[in-house]
Amino acid sequence: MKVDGKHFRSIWREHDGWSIGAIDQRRLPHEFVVAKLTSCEDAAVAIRDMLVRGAPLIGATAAYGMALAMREDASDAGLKRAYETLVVARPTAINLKWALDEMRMAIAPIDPLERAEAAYARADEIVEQDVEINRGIAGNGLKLIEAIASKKPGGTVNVLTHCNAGWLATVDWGTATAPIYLAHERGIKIHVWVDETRPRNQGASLTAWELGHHGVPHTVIPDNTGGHLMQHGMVDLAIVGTDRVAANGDVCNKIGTYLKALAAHDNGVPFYVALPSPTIDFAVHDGIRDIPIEQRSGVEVTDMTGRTADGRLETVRIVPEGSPVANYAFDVTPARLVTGLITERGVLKPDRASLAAAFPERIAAAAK
Ligand SMILES: CSC[C@@H](O)[C@@H](O)C(=O)COP(=O)(O)O
Repeated sequence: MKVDGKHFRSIWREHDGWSIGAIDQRRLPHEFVVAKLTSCEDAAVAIRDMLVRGAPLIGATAAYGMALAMREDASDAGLKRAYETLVVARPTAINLKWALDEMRMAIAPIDPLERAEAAYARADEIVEQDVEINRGIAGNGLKLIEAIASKKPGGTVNVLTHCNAGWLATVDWGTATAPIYLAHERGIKIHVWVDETRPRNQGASLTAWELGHHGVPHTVIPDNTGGHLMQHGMVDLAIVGTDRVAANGDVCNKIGTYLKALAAHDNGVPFYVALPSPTIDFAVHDGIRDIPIEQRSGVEVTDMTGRTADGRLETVRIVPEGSPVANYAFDVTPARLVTGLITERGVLKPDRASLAAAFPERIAAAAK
């Protein structure tokens, strides 16, 4: 999508043909900085330190991390080491393991001398596939937005979103934002309520930034505001992304998503989750019980970084010294609170039968 009118993706192969460029998301919205990844370790650190983040982009970065690893050591031991280094970089988004399994399947059977080239080729495919999938999500989600727009002629469709499930969280387009960008492109009047998304503020820092660069009207709100807006008819639908969807349709996403789903349910606001099929984990049958929830450093809760009036970036502490903090990065929304799953193969009911019918090849792969 666009940054200052110029098209960008969140990750790409550099002109040298082998190193990987990625937007350093830790620096946004204050600075636009491109980082260069030149080793498997660089890719693992980029994922762990959230230079890149968002489930599909974590998967894409891991795929390129594997390709970088094959330049360093393409032996069976090198392949195993790279897989094991990358797969533990973050625990919740299943796209990480999905991408690494895809990479391993593509390169393990072939001669080590040919593995680096094959790894780059498969990683490029994963990246292109992400963009295509998100285009599919855009088209399927657009129909929902059009249906609402047709019921309020001349009015604005108000969408609430949480965290950043935008193009920065994927390779391009985003998941939750894909239908929004397409609706905007088609001339539908659309406005996005952007949850700030404490503690790392992915909504305020990233979603607002990318919507702004793309000219989509939006308003950043403190995380606690959504319920009030829904009670007053100011939200037509919610669309969020996800880091992992269990086989039963339970949805894991950024902490606070569950509370928004509860508020939406109480107010009759449709609550949709947009996801690419690699985010479905058919091996997990009960999302609340079995999806691992990442706990991150308390510093993300105690400290905040921003730009001062005189232009400096400064970090300040907002919690009393000595107060313990907790930082659960994700929560799980039970399927019963989800109106529908917007996928590249249509809008599905959040249940086992619908997911299995839409993605039978993934069930077969999970059973292996
Ligand atoms: C298309 S991205 C979906 C999710 O990955 C996104 O909403 C989210 O929770 C990201 O969390 P993050 O901790 O920033 O990686």
